Parts: sequence; C-alpha cells; structure tokens
Amino acid sequence: MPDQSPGDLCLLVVDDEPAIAALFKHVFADSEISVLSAGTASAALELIQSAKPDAVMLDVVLPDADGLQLFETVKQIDPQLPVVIMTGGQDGQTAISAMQQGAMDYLVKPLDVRSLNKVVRHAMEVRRLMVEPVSIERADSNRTGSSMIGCSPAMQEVFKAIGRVAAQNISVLIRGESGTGKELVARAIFQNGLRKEKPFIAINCAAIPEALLESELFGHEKGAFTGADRKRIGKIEQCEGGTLFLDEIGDMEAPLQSKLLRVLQEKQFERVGGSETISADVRILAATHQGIEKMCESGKFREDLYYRLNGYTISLPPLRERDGDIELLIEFFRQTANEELGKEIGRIAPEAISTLKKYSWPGNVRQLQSVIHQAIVQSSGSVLLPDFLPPLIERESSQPVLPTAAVDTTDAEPASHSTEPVAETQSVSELIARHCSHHSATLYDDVIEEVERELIATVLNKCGGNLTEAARQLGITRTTVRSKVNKLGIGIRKVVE
Ligand SMILES: Nc1ncnc2c1ncn2[C@@H]1O[C@H](COP(=O)(O)OP(=O)(O)OP(=O)(O)O)[C@@H](O)[C@H]1O
Repeated sequence: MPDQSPGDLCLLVVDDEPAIAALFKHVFADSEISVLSAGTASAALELIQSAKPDAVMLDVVLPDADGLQLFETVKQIDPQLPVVIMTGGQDGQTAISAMQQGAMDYLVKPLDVRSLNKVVRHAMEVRRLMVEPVSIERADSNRTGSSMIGCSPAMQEVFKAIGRVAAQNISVLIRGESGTGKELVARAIFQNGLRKEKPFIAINCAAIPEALLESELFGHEKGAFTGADRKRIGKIEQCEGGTLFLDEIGDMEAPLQSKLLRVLQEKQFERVGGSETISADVRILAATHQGIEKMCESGKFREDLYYRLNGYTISLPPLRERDGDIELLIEFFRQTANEELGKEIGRIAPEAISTLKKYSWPGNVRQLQSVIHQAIVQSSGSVLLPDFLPPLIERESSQPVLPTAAVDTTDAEPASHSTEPVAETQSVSELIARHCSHHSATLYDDVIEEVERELIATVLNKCGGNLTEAARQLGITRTTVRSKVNKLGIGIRKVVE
C-alpha cells in the first residue's frame, strides 16, 4: 500500500483492467489523492476494510462477482462511502440500477480525464460532508474535522437550537448572511440526527442552472428533453432515508418550488418526463441568505413552501454582531492556518487584533478565515503584525464605524453597496515581488488568488455590486462570480443579484 500522509485522501479503483487503475494513478499522481487498486471483488472488500478509502470507483463487471452485488456489500460495510460505477456504453440499465441503489454517480467508458477528475473530486467532497465531524466549540489541537466556534450569546442559542432540533425528523431552515456557517450547522444537525448513518447530500441551488437543477434533484427519463439520452436518478432518490441539504434555496424557481413542496407534503414526486410516482423519504435542511418573507410577498417564493421548510428556523448572526467571537475565531484560524501552511506564527499582535475587531466583516466568518490565512501566508517571524493584514481591513478599521443599516443584512432590499478591492493600487510585478519575498511554497496559488480577488472586487465595485453585470463584464457566469466572492472572502456591503 502506498504511504499516505494524514491529510491525504484515498481513492480505491476496482477494475480488472490494469489500464484503468493506471489511468487514475496517472491523473492523481501529483495530488493529495492516493489511488489504490483492486482487480477483484474480494481484493476490493479487503482494501475497503483495511485501507478505509474515501471513495470507490467500481467497474460493474468483475471476474469473481457482479459489480452491483459488490456494491450492496460495500453499502453494508459503509453506507456513507461514495461509490461511482464505471460501465461500458451498453450497460445503461446497470448504471441506473446502481444509482437507484444509492451509487453516487456513474461514468461511461472510455473514461475521459476531465469528467473523471470532476467526479472523483465531487466524491471526495461528498465524503467530507458526510463524515468530517463538526464539533461545537472545541478548538483543541487533537481536532479532526471542522469546529464550530463561538462564545457569544447569539451562538450559544444556535448551539442549543442544533441540539433541540437534530434528533427530530423535521425540516430546518437555516438563515444567515453568506459565510456565517450555515453549512456547518446543516452538517451538525445531520451528524446529531437519527439519520446519521444514512447519506447526507448537499446541493447548492444557486450553482446549478434551473433546467439542470430539476433533473439533478428529481432525475429524468430517457428522452425527457434534448440531450437526455439516458435515464437519470436524481439526488432525492439517491438520498433515500437520508438528509438532503438545499443551500441557497431562495434561488430555486417557482416550478421547482412546487415539486419540492410535494416532496415535503406528500413524500412523492415524478422524474422529469416520467409518469411513475416515486416515494421519497428524505429529511430536508434548507439554507438561505435572502429575505424569504419579502420574496414571498413579491411572489418569488411560495409561501406554503416557506411554511413547510420553516418547521424550525436557526438564524446565524452576522459576525459583526457576535461579541467575543472574533478573538476566538482569530485564534482558531491562526492555529489551523499554521497547521495547513506549516508555519509557526505564535501569536497575533494586539494592534492587529484590535484592527480586526473594528472591521465590519461583510463576508463574515469565511472572510475572517481567508484574511487570517492570507496574512499568515505573508507573515515572516513569529508574530502576525498589522502590516500583514489586507489594506482594506486597515483602511476601514481606521474610519468611524459604519452604521449597521449601511451594511448587508439578510432582510434588506438590494440597494446601495460598497465593494472595495482588497489591495492598494500596485503593479502586477510589485504584487509578484511582494509574494516572492515571503518565500512561500504556494506562490502560484497565492498570486493568482490575490489577482482574482482584486479583479472581481474592482469590477463589482464598478458595477455597483450588480453580480449579473459584473459577470457580463468579466465574461464568466453569475454563479462563478458569486462563488468567487464567497471563496475569496471579498467584502461586499450589498450584493445586487
Ligand atoms: N463558528 C464557526 N467556527 C469556525 N469556523 C466557521 C464558523 N462558521 C463558519 N466557519 C467557517 O467559515 C467558512 C464558511 O462557512 P459555511 O460554508 O458554513 O458558511 P455559509 O453560511 O454556508 O456560507 P454561504 O451562504 O456562502 O454558503 C467555512 O470554512 C466554515 O468552516
């Protein structure tokens, strides 16, 4: 078995054709994913128990067993292990049966590197969401998984609410601005719920175009629309008995809202283009950063669906309203960034902490995490000084505090905004020189990330925070702009969709 470092992910490829395993080994050669291979079902079962892979690629035809039978056994050993079925073009029915039995996805041979890469990375993320424990308020050094930190009264209420609601089989609506920790809450509910041994599937409704979202959720029959050359099993069917997390539910369009309502009320649905009624036993957790009540008033969101989803609501406060949490989170992210980057920044200078505390954190915890990470990348020495913080933080913190009404709030109408580029005006060569002077081992990623952050913030600023217009000017989709804003922790006071 290859050496595996603790943070490494492990993929098991089960196929009797050595060329297939060789292809996977080649594709992930320089990555954090180590590839193990098995040519028979019995070898696969042994490796699943001994090496505990994070995902399995499974050929349906094996010399000593039928792939689908093996899949059933794998499910009994570990029902949360994502399994991707690999089939020849003519095995369509097998792939469908596998999906109905709960396989995560399938790939048709000959495999193409792009879709293989995408499916494997998705499987790893699905596994992470299911098994990475979310511990509440424990930031100790033996941590494995994500911690949810917070000592503020508002977060204490959130922790209590998670405890109250997790073991009840009801829908939960999780509300809060972007980056406040909604996904963490969803995972904590799942992990403490009655369905914790069953799958947890997350779907970001804003990240998938409407037409695809319907078939992603409900599946489709062959010929349901142009391009539907095979029957497809949707996430609701795959998630049978489990928990489905619908992130950004406010972005779901009306026809889909009706279909989802039926799943909640009658526990039934039909695949796109199908007439067979399928029963659905899923617990729905939904999240939104939008003012759903206003969307109900304006007819954009079905009121009956809102009431159904809102069996219980957990509202995450924005970071700027969490007294005491910023210091805890700064310390937590200092430790995690040190571990991740192999740095030894022992403490954060009191001036830097006070600057960070004065900032309004429109991107919430995600933005704070990104700022600390970025500052630690750039720091030399053992103390993080204010000089290593992005200029925007210093600039805003030295100004009088803005009234709360001027910043983005979940229920506010899209209005005025203020999006600022993160870095001071500088030439690209200055930016590169600055990064080079930190002798980082992630120079490429650091520079590209800063350029991306600067570019997107500048264009958004120019477009008055209008994501659609910014996307048009940048030549990328609105979904991509939005996910970059989140990922890069770009501070926006107001997003205009
Ligand atoms: N209380 C917390 N303690 C530690 N880390 C946190 C906390 N809240 C959020 N985070 C971290 O911040 C990042 C963003 O959290 P998460 O994705 O859960 O936010 P979100 O509200 O779902 O965002 P979005 O609406 O943009 O999807 C994650 O890396 C998460 O681990």
